[in-house]
Amino acid sequence: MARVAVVFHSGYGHTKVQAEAVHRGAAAVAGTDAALIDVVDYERNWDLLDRADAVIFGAPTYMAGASAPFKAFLDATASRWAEQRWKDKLAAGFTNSAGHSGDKLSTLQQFNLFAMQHGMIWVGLGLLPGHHTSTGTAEDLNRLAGFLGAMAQSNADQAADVAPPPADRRTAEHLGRRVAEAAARWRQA
Ligand SMILES: Cc1cc2nc3c(=O)[nH]c(=O)nc-3n(C[C@H](O)[C@H](O)[C@H](O)COP(=O)(O)O)c2cc1C
Repeated sequence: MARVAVVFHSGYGHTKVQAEAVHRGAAAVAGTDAALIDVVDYERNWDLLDRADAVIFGAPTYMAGASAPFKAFLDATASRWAEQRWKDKLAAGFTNSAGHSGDKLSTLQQFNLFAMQHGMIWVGLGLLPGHHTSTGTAEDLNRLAGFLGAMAQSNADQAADVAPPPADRRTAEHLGRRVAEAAARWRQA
């Protein structure tokens, strides 16, 4: 049984929708024990995180980086970093912001470097870019053309029932599935 933990923050619900999609994708892979952890509860979930084969980090992009509550969680892993307790776990990331760019690559890079500090093994999105040709559309998987992780965009004037849009939810599901499949292979190795 491969264990995948999805840990996320969401101030207004949009990134929660994305996190749920990541979790759904992971849980759909047979033999996966997938947990969804709201970062406000991280102190009660160290055991789940420590036992996970893969941890997927997700936060909204606020001021060109991960939101403050999520950064507080990242900082709280410092004792685990000192012992390299998460070394050789798989890691991946996702983020959501109002802008189509919105500088959200910076958030994924932050998660990637964090994982590298922990000695984790990064799993990227593994999709070709969508919506980048004359025949592409906003319905394309990976419409925001990310590589490092799953990106989503939520219009600032829309609530989480419609934003982020379906293509970004499917992209998030893909990331969850991909990490769960990688975790199953990683456990066998
Ligand atoms: C404090 C703050 C800072 C933000 N900074 C950015 C930003 O740098 N780039 C961007 O595109 N959107 C930015 N936004 C918009 C959010 O990323 C966007 O509304 C997102 O959908 C919020 O997700 P949530 O509902 O999960 O909190 C910011 C929002 C807030 C509240």
